[in-house]
Amino acid sequence: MPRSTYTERQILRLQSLLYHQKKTKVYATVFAAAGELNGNGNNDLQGQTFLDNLIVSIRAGSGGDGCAAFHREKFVPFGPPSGGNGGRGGDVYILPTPHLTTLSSISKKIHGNSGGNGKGTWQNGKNGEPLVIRVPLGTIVREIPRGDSRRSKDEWEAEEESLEGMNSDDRLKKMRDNRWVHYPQFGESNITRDSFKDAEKALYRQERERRLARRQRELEAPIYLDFDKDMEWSRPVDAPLGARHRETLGHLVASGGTGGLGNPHFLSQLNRAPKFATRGQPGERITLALELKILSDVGFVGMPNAGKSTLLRALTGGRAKSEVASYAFTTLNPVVGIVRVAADGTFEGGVKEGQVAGSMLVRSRGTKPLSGMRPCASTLTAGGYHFDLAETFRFTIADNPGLISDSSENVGLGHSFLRSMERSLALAYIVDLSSPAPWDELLVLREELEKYQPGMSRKARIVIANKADLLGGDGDDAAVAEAKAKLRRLEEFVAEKLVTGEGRLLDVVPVSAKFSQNLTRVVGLMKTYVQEARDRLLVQRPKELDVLQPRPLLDAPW
Ligand SMILES: Nc1nc2c(ncn2[C@@H]2O[C@H](COP(=O)(O)OP(=O)(O)OP(=O)(O)O)[C@@H](O)[C@H]2O)c(=O)[nH]1
Ligand SMILES: [Mg+2]
Repeated sequence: MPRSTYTERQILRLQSLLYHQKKTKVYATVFAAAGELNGNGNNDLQGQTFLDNLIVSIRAGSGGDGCAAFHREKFVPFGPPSGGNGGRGGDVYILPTPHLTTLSSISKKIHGNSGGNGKGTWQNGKNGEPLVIRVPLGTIVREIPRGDSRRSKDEWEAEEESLEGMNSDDRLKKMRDNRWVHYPQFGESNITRDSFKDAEKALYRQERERRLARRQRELEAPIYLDFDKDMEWSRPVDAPLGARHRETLGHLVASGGTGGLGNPHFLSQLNRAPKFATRGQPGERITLALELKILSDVGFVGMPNAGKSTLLRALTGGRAKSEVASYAFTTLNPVVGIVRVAADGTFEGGVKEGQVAGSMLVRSRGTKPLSGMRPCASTLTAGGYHFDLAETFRFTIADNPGLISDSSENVGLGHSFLRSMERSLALAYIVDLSSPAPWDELLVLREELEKYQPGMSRKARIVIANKADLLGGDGDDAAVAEAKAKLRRLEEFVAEKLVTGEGRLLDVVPVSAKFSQNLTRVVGLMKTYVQEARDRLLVQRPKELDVLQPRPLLDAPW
């Protein structure tokens, strides 16, 4: 559909929708869709839209500072050192959750909770609470390696940056300030004492070891998590009776800094009254790339209004809540639904012949479905059993927003959802058979897929000719013949112009999503595509299916 064909009403609807979202940037997208801007629709909808790529800088909580204090009591003039240790900084975890579908709720900078400072009378600081970053299931988490410009500085590099341009005395002073707490007015004298110098040396040595260990860890086991499944968790078997049931925090990605040591720690034969304590260590800083792969088995590819969402609803028995309306761009983000298939080929939500209001409507309006269409049989509660017992196979379908000419160049709703299509095992074209030239739609769709990623259109296996109920007029022979001729023309066009990756012809199936006509056939075909694609995946990349296996960084696993 060329851009100029959007009606004023459709554009108004988009504009009012976006006005309510108060996202000015989005207007660029709207006007691009309306043909008023060219090409550069900005699709950063700031939390409103589907976000599938994000770089997050994470800083775990810093440890609390140790305290330099002495016990004071009546008649005890020189009490022992009594400064408490600082609390540990809060760790940062990452946890997959099925309740999220986009990365847009995750902030780009995440700071863990700091530990509390130690206090006098041996009071240790409180540990920082752990922080859990929730990401949608299907997220891949990768650590950005050193040398990559997107990576933010680690704790040592950040310190070095803050010291830039200082002379060596100032540097030393600042570094000491970052590491030590002195008893009031003893700062100057402390640094001249041997016990302090020894402690300082030991501290730097530990720091070097930590830094080395970190580098080694980054090289040998960079963080790579592939959240395909919800995390399983169970209570330890030895948990005491009545212990609280704690949910899993997920995967530790950045450890909080250790708390500083109070001055009692530095008590020795030579120094009976240590007047210094250490500060808490900064929390680990890492940069992660989050990538959301909507890994659906079948991805819908179609122009706006072709009936993709209606079809998804029909195939999932209405469980997939994809919005349906008669204007373009109803679906703004990909929606994934599950199709459950029984051994006899029926699927959950399929409707029994004569039961659905739609098929009666078809008749009452006098329009007849094309010959070759069969109503689906319902197995939802057929014979008194629930579908759970009947299900033998299931697959997922992603209903994507409408693709228009130049979507691959970020026009319209852009190409963020083209990534979802890219990650589907098989693609299904949905065209509106009642439109004057459905074959033209197919060409645009194929071209957009190819422009986005050459070779991608070869994943398409089926052309679903929707809205077939609108053809055939009042059931008179001439109208039915005309409808059949149109379908034949579409089939010929597909046979001539489109092939799958294996050089096979695409299936062409007329359906009516609205009235659930001929959907069992569609489900049967999709099941075969999915089985084939899954088998291929198992043969080619058995490791790809491993969950949570740390693997070396790859540029793109797809
Ligand atoms: N008569 C008839 N109308 C249909 C059929 N399928 C969908 N429609 C209608 O077509 C319109 C668009 O349907 P949607 O499912 O929202 O279309 P879509 O492809 O998801 O559209 P976008 O989300 O905007 O890309 C709605 O008014 C549906 O009721 C069908 O099989 N027959
Ligand atoms: Mg839709």
